[in-house]
Amino acid sequence: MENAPYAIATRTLQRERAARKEAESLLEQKSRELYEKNQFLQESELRYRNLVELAPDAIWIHSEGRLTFLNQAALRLFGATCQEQLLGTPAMDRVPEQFRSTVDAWTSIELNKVHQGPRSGLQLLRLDGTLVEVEFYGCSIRFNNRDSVMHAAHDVTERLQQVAIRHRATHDELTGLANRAYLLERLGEEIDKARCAGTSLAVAFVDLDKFKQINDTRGHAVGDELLRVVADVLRSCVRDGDVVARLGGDEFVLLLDSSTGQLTPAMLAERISERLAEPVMLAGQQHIITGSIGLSVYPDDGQHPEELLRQADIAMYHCKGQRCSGVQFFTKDMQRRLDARLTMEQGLLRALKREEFVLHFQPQVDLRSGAIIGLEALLRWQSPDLGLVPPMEFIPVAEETKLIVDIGKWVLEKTCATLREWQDAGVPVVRVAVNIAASQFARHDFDTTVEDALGKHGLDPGLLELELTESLSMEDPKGSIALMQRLRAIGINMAIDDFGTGYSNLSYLKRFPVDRLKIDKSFTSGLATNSEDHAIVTAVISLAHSLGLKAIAEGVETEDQLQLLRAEGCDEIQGYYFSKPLPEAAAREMLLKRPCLHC
Ligand SMILES: Nc1nc2c(ncn2[C@@H]2O[C@@H]3COP(=O)(O)O[C@H]4[C@@H](O)[C@H](n5cnc6c(=O)[nH]c(N)nc65)O[C@@H]4COP(=O)(O)O[C@H]3[C@H]2O)c(=O)[nH]1
Repeated sequence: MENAPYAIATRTLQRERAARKEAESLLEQKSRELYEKNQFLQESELRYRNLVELAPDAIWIHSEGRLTFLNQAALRLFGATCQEQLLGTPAMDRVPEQFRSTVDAWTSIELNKVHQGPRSGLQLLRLDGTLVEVEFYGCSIRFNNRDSVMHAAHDVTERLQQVAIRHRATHDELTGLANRAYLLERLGEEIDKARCAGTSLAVAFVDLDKFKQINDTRGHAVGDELLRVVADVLRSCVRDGDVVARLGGDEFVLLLDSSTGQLTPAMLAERISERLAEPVMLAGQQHIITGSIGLSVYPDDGQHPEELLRQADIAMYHCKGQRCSGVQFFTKDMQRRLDARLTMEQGLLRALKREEFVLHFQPQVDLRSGAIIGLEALLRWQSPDLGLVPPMEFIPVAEETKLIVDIGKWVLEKTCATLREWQDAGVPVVRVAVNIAASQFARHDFDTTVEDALGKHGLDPGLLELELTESLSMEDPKGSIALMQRLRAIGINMAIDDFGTGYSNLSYLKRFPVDRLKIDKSFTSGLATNSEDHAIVTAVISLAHSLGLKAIAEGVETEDQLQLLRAEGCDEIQGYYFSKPLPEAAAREMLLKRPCLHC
């Protein structure tokens, strides 16, 4: 029989041994698990630490307002060379004064919202005091057993610089509106969209009517202010995102697509016209600005950006010329007229090269003696295609394109050459009057051009008279007076042409060193039938005489007109009554025969 106590003790011991073994193995398993977990945690910690350390974005942590951690990117962002420069310093030191309340607010609101999107428009302060543009994130974390805040920031300086460069390249600096390049780019895109959608699109070209006047009289600063005001007005007429551009000067363009709600492009243009006409204050003075608006429409008028823009421009010019209500659609007829003008321009250029111009001469007669005392040289274009073209058909085109400067030079040269030829041939020459266009007279060396032409042919300056129009001499009265004085000093005669049809400031007129006033033929033609014309003719003659000048009436066609002019004391006449303008050979013949008004 087994010793009972011994047996009990043995079993207990065995149980204890087994339990310990089990406990030991459990402990061993637990400790292995713990080790593995620890290992995992350490790896994870290392992984995250590496991730944070190597992250391209700046990451920093602050606890109780002081920096406790910064990654390498944060050191670079703040311009530090080592952690010690920043650790322990107040985190807010890195935020410029003006952003501190914003950062405070974001931090308190969003600490727990880890997945918030970035905040942009923030700048941080580098150690050297310079600013860096960032996108900014924030969240709360536990760090070193303390409640902390982690911030991350992405340097967007370069990106913003790129955006700024692109903006500068595509926008007008003064008004912030799109520029021509951007307008054409967007117009191309909008045309593509409209083509796909089968919709239409309008281009509105806006030009201010009084910009030059305001700029000249009130200075460039006020002119600039006006352009900014107009830019705001135009922006307010369309939706955000619609293209409003300034091409330069006072030229603006809007793209109006067909999705502009209930408003048609014509209605929108009318609205723009009305808003522009509202009074504006510029540097303390009220101004009423009006604009001329030209419209072209895709696809009816054109398919390409440049084409539509040009057509809207043509329509705008047409509107300006017609002094229409302010809005004008492009029409095919405008294009035809423009093409004809272009053909004329090219024709004039050719005419100059191929010597297709000729001069006709119309005599001027002294009313008292009846003798020819002068001739007016009148330009004709002997075109191989168009025949003899009268000046009114081509002089306006020549003036607009400034070709008149070269043509006018030719007229001067040809007049002097003809006078020389006549003199050499023993023809008893008289003074010859030449018409001078505004752009010729505007050139500061005009007197030299005239002197050269006279000098080249060895002519007496007294044989030449220059006919200037009233408006031409009034454009810059002081400059005109100085130029006229130089011409007068050379010994040249001067007359004011078409007197009474333009605007004359009489106090300036008194100072113009001119010899005669030419009464416009529109007054002469009404002399015998219209009492107002009669009154004007009488007034011009008496004004000329009171200024010590001679009066010459042009366009005299009838005996009645002649008698009335004589009765009013007019000095000289010119007109079909005595002779039409004559070709050079006929004019020479006439000078040789010397017909007299009374004979
Ligand atoms: N109905 C009527 N007309 C008469 C009579 N007598 C003369 N005329 C016309 O009246 C115009 C007078 O010249 P303008 O007033 O200087 O007006 C000139 C002048 O402004 C301009 N022009 C002519 N030649 C030149 C030039 O060489 N240079 C410049 N810049 N303009 C010129 O063209 C305008 C028209 O010249 P034209 O056609 O030659 O027309 C001329 C002449 O032929 C008349 O009794 N009845």
